[in-house]
Amino acid sequence: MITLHDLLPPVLVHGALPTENPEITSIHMDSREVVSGGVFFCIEGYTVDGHEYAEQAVRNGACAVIAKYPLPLSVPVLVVRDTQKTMAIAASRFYQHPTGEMRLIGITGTNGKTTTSHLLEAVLKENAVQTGLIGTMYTKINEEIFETKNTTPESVTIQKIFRDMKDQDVDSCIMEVSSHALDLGRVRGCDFNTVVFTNLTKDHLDYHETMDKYRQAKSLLFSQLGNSYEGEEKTAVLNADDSASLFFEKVCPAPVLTYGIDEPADIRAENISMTPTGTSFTIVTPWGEESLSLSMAGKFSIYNALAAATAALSEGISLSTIVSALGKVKGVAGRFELVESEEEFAVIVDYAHTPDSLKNVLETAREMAAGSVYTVVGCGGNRDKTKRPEMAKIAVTLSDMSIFTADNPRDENPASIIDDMTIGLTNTNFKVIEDRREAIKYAIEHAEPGDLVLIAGKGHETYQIIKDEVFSFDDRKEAETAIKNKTHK
Ligand SMILES: CC(=O)N[C@H]1[C@@H](OP(=O)(O)OP(=O)(O)OC[C@H]2O[C@@H](n3ccc(=O)[nH]c3=O)[C@H](O)[C@@H]2O)O[C@H](CO)[C@@H](O)[C@@H]1O[C@H](C)C(=O)N[C@@H](C)C(=O)N[C@H](CCC(=O)O)C(=O)O
Ligand SMILES: Nc1ncnc2c1ncn2[C@@H]1O[C@H](COP(=O)(O)OP(=O)(O)OP(=O)(O)O)[C@@H](O)[C@H]1O
Ligand SMILES: N[C@H](CCC[C@H](N)C(=O)O)C(=O)O
Ligand SMILES: [Mg+2]
Repeated sequence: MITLHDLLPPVLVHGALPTENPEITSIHMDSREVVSGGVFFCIEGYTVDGHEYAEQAVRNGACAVIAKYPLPLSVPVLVVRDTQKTMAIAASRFYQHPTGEMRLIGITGTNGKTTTSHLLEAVLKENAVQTGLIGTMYTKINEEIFETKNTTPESVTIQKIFRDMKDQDVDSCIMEVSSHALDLGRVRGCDFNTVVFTNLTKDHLDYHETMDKYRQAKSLLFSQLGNSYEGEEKTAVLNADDSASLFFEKVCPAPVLTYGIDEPADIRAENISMTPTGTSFTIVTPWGEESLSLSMAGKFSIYNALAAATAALSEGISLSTIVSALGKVKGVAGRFELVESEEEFAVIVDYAHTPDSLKNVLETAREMAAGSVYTVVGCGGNRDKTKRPEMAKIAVTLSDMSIFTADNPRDENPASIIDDMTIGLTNTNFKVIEDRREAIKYAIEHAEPGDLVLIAGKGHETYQIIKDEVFSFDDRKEAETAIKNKTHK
C-alpha cells in the first residue's frame, strides 16, 4: 500500500505536506485517464498545459494533484519545482523501484540504438538471461510484444513496464534512451547498471536547437549514472571513435569501457573484412580475442556489434557466448532489410532518416551494387528541417538516381518538405514523386539486373502519417507489390 506521503520525498514538496494521506491507487499525467484514488501530475506540454486539466482530473476521482503552483481544488495540491521530473521519481516509488530489482541497460546515440539493443538482447538470451526491451519498434517482455508510442515512453509508463517485467521474471531490461526522454526527465528514477553510447550526429535540432544542447541532453544518461546503487557496479560504454565520448567520460562518475575501430579502445575490431552481405573481424578485448562473423553489412554494423559486445562484457557475459550469439543474428527488421524477390536486382528497406545514417547505408549499398543505385527517400514533417537539404545532397551524391518522396509529412505540406530538400541542389539526377507508393514503383520499374534500390526512412514502420490521419503503409509490402507488377522488357 502506497500513500500520498510515500509518493514524494518531502524535500521536493514546497511547504508542509497536507494532513490528508490517502492511499494511492494509480498515477497519471493525462486527466482523461484518471480513476478514483489516482494522483494527477500537471505537465506543461508543447501543445497544452496540464494545469488546465486539473479540475477534470479531480472530477474523474483524483485524490491529489501535483502542480507547479497552487490551484484552487477540493483535493490536496502539492507544489513542486518540476512536475515532470518529480513525476518520474514518484512513478519509481509508486511501482516500488522495479529497476533496483533488475539489471537495466540504457542505450543512447543518434543512430544504431534499436539495432544495438536487439544485438544485445540476442547475446543476453544466449546466456539464458530473461530479457525485456523498450524501444522504437515496441516493448517486449520475454517474447511478448506490446505497442508503445514513443521510443522512450513517459516515466509513468516505463515504471509500470518495469514492474510488469519484474512480475514476469525479467532479469535484464535493455532500453533505448532518446535525447527527448533525457531532456524531459522521463528516465529519472531509473537505476541503470550499464549505459551505452552509439554516436552523435545531426538530428532533432527542431527540439534541441544546437548540437551542443543535443550533446548535453545525451550526456545526462552518463552524468546521472552515479557511483553505485546499493553496492551494484555501474559501467558506461563509450565509442572511442566519436569525440562526444570525451565529454561523456568527463561527466560520468562511473568506470568507462570504450570500443572502437580507428582510435585506441578497450574493445576493438581488427582484421576487418567486409562483403556485401556481412562483415568479419577479430574482436580484441582485455579478456581475450575471438573471430566474429556478422550477417550485417557495413562498418556501422561493426560499431553496433562492438557496442553490444562491450555492454555484454560489462554485464559479465563471456566473449565466447557473445561471439556465438552475434554470429547467429540475421538482422533487425527494417534495418538494411533485403526484400525477398526472384529479380536480379536488390531492394533494401532501411530506417536511415538522418544525414549520417543515409551516408552510411548508401556507402554500403554502393559497394554491394554492381550496377546503379536508386534511392527512394523523404524527410519527416514536423521534424528537424536542417537535415532535409543534407539528406538530399547525400542521396544524389551517393546514388545514380534519387526519388524524393513523402515520409510521414504530418502537419506539413509534402511538396514544401521536398522543396526544403532540393533547394540549392545543382545535381539533376533526381526526380520528385510525392506519392511514396508511386516513388517505390518508379524505382523498381527502372531497376535492371545488378542494380540496387534503397528505400530509406521508414524501415519497420507500417504507416504513413498525413495530417492527423495514420494510413497503413509498409515499404516492404509496397516493394513486393511493385516487384510482382514490374514489366519486363
Ligand atoms: C515533444 C514531446 O516529446 N512531446 C510529448 C508530449 O506531448 P506534448 O508536450 O505535446 O503534450 P500536450 O498534448 O501538450 O499535453 C501536456 C499534458 O497535458 C495532458 N493533458 C492533455 C489533454 C487533456 O485533455 N488532458 C491532459 O491531462 C497531457 O497528458 C500531458 O501530460 O507528451 C506526450 C504524452 O506523453 C508525448 O506522447 C509527446 O511525444 C510526441 C508524440 C512526440 O512526437 N515526441 C517525440 C518528439 C519524441 O519524444 N521522440 C523521442 C525520440 C525519437 C527518436 O529516437 O528519434 C522518443 O523517445 O520517442
Ligand atoms: N552505428 C550506426 N551509425 C550510423 N548509422 C547507423 C548505425 N546503425 C544503424 N545505422 C543507420 O541508422 C538507421 C537507424 O538505425 P537504428 O534504428 O538502429 O537507430 P536508432 O538510433 O534506434 O534510431 P531512432 O532514434 O530513430 O530510433 C539504420 O537503418 C541505418 O541506416
Ligand atoms: N524517431 C524518429 C523517427 C523518424 C522516422 C521518419 N520516418 C519520420 O517520421 O520522420 C522521429 O520521430 O523523429
Ligand atoms: Mg530506435
